[in-house]
Amino acid sequence: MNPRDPLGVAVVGTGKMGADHVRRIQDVVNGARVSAVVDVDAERAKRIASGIEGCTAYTDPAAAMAAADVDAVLIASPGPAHEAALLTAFEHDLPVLCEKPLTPDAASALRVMEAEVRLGHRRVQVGFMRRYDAEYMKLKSLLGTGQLGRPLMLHNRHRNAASPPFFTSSMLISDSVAHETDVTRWLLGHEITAVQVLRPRPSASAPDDLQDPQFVVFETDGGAIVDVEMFVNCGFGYQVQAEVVCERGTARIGDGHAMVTNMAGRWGGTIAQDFVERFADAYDRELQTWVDATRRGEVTGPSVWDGYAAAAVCEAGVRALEDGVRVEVELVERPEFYL
Ligand SMILES: NC(=O)c1ccc[n+]([C@@H]2O[C@H](COP(=O)([O-])OP(=O)(O)OC[C@H]3O[C@@H](n4cnc5c(N)ncnc54)[C@H](O)[C@@H]3O)[C@@H](O)[C@H]2O)c1
Ligand SMILES: O[C@H]1[C@H](O)[C@@H](O)[C@H](O)[C@@H](O)[C@H]1O
Repeated sequence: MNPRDPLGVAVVGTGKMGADHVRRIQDVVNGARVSAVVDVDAERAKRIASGIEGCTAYTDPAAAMAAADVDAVLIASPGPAHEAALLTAFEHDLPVLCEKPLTPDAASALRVMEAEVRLGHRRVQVGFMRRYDAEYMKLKSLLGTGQLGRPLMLHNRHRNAASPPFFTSSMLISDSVAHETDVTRWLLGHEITAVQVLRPRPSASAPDDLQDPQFVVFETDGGAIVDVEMFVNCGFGYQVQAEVVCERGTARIGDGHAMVTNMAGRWGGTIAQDFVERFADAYDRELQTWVDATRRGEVTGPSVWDGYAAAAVCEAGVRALEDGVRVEVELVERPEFYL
């Protein structure tokens, strides 16, 4: 790749997230262009490619990654397809931004980690975009000053307006609480050591057989207790909040409304309806950071180790949900490569 040319990105999976990332690379991010789109749905890939000059549609990720105009890969296919796409990207030694989850379970995440270690250099940034959200970044930097003292508890609320039809009770953990596993590890700098899942009575608005909401409790190796209210059919909007309780004070994010109006005897604001709206700035910052680092030949941001740790916590969480017991998280020793 000529350093003056834009980074040619292959986007694998062009559904809700992939299509939004295609738009972002083309219209928002500097220094990159979409040179390939890949989807098992050939019509969808063709439709998206047809709107972009110099973009080729593929149904096979391996064919796209072998193309001369592909310098990097953004994986936005469903979680179970990530391992194969990551291993193919490693064969071509291509830098990758992989949407969360890295993979849906710890064993497959470990295989990806071993393959990256064998490659000898980091290639993957995992799409835990909350690390790029302005409010979370402020909270992280406040905790870093030490002014509040040591964190003792972290309360999280994660609400979606409605779940997609394919959503299962275990996906509330593996697909959604996955974000709080990363937020907890990143904000507190602790590993999560045990998980419990309490089951409030299911909301009448949730589909039959979906255990929604769930109340998840993490213990950490730093002695903190973390709770997550996970509610994917709350009906009113998309809401993500976090409050850290420390020895000398507390800090809370997620209450912000862009605009408050006074009208007809009432005041108030609006609530985002989905993640694409709530985290738009975070996704923009995440992608720009990835493109800039890739162009410098570096890899920054959440690593495969972070993706593996999140997968291991979620796997323990799914067992805790199914068996109704406290489950300890077992992690392999962290390779020096990721220190
Ligand atoms: N960071 C976030 O906030 C966030 C938000 C939503 C989704 N996600 C993640 O993004 C990924 C995609 O989610 P989505 O909501 O866009 O799903 P989606 O179902 O809308 O889209 C997935 C697309 O991938 C295609 N696909 C399926 N298998 C494939 C394969 N093997 N190779 C290529 N394409 C394949 C499907 O045809 C579909 O077009 C998931 O990992 C999900 O967890 C992240
Ligand atoms: O895949 C999505 C995505 O990760 C969102 O950020 C989260 O709020 C949803 O619960 C999850 O289903």
